[in-house]
Amino acid sequence: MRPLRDLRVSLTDRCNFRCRYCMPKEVFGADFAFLPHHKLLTFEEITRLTGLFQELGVRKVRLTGGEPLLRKNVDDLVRMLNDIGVDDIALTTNGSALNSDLAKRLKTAGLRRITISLDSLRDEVFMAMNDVHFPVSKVLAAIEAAKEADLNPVKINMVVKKGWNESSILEMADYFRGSGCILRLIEFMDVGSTNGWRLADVVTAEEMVSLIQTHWPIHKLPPNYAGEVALRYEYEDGQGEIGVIASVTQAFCGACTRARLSPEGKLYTCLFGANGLDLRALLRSGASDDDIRLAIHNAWLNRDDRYSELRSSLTFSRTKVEMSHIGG
Ligand SMILES: Nc1nc2c(ncn2[C@@H]2O[C@H](COP(=O)(O)OP(=O)(O)OP(=O)(O)O)[C@@H](O)[C@H]2O)c(=O)[nH]1
Ligand SMILES: C[S@@+](CC[C@H](N)C(=O)[O-])C[C@H]1O[C@@H](n2cnc3c(N)ncnc32)[C@H](O)[C@@H]1O
Ligand code: SF4
Ligand code: SF4
Repeated sequence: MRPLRDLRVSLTDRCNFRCRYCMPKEVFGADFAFLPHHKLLTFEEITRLTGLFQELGVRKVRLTGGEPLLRKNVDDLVRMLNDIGVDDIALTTNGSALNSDLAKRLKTAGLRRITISLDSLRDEVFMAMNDVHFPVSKVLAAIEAAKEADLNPVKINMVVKKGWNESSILEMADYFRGSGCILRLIEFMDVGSTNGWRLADVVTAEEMVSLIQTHWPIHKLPPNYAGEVALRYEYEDGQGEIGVIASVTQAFCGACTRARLSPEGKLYTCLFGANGLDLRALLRSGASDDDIRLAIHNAWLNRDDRYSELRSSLTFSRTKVEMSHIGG
């Protein structure tokens, strides 16, 4: 059995962006039925569940979404998780709501690390991808705010989709080299069932690494921990680190230690799952800690997920939970 180490908590299924590869407008339009507030886990419920996950081995919690910073007072949740002794609290955000004040509050509350998504330094490319005309400059300001609040090293997630932003890879690498930030180039994935994924739209990690190599020599670094998602590389001229996430072409299911909690409290044991175990029903029916811990333990024990390893023309057309619902 792969150990349970990493819990990803999606705080909301809502987002103010409509990234083409995640929440296409045609599907997530004005009439899309997002979860009503009373169905979301409260911060107290998330904290209670996290405590039980910790007892089962979890050491790292990543807050994600949708856009997690659309939830009010996320720093309160970070503080509550810190108070129950979570070693490593991280957050993934599109940066749109992250200003200096919030970055400092999150840091003071106990946030250790932050990942900010940015797909290009060119407004025309980035705006076409986020599909809500959100400008690059505001995300760059959020990155600076995170650095100033000492949420370092800030990681930058760039999803690369063929025909959209592969021409931005070198500019992004150049901008973030030597900045203290770690850029991660992500292969476009077939998450959910609505993003129109095609293998032909994937720029492979191998292609991205070769492109970087032709401009700045890099060599591989060992993983920071067993089962790390990103493959790490270091610039040979001392300008820091860059990573690639090759979930399509070099699946890493064999070392997958990640459980995911949806905003309404369902436990998914894979990013590509179709159904989750309803922990909110247990919580709200008065189940004891022992009962809930056992339910989580059993779900993990029975897990045989290895979606990325099995990916094929048959699997990618299956119905799966949306990335904006379960979190990245
Ligand atoms: N297929 C697959 N992709 C994943 C998984 N976990 C993360 N990813 C992808 O990798 C991206 C980066 O993950 P992040 O959430 O930034 O975090 P991370 O690399 O796990 O973070 P740290 O190593 O803790 O810094 C996600 O947005 C997903 O696109 C996984 O379990 N399976
Ligand atoms: C679902 S988002 C949630 C957090 C936040 N809204 C953000 O964008 O950072 C988490 C990560 O998933 C990545 N992502 C979304 N759709 C993806 C896809 N189809 N393939 C690969 N990564 C994807 C995003 O780029 C982001 O870095
Ligand atoms: S990737 Fe993040 S910012 Fe973009 S639509 Fe999905 S949840 Fe929103
Ligand atoms: S595809 Fe599923 S099992 Fe494989 S690494 Fe991702 S979350 Fe883990």
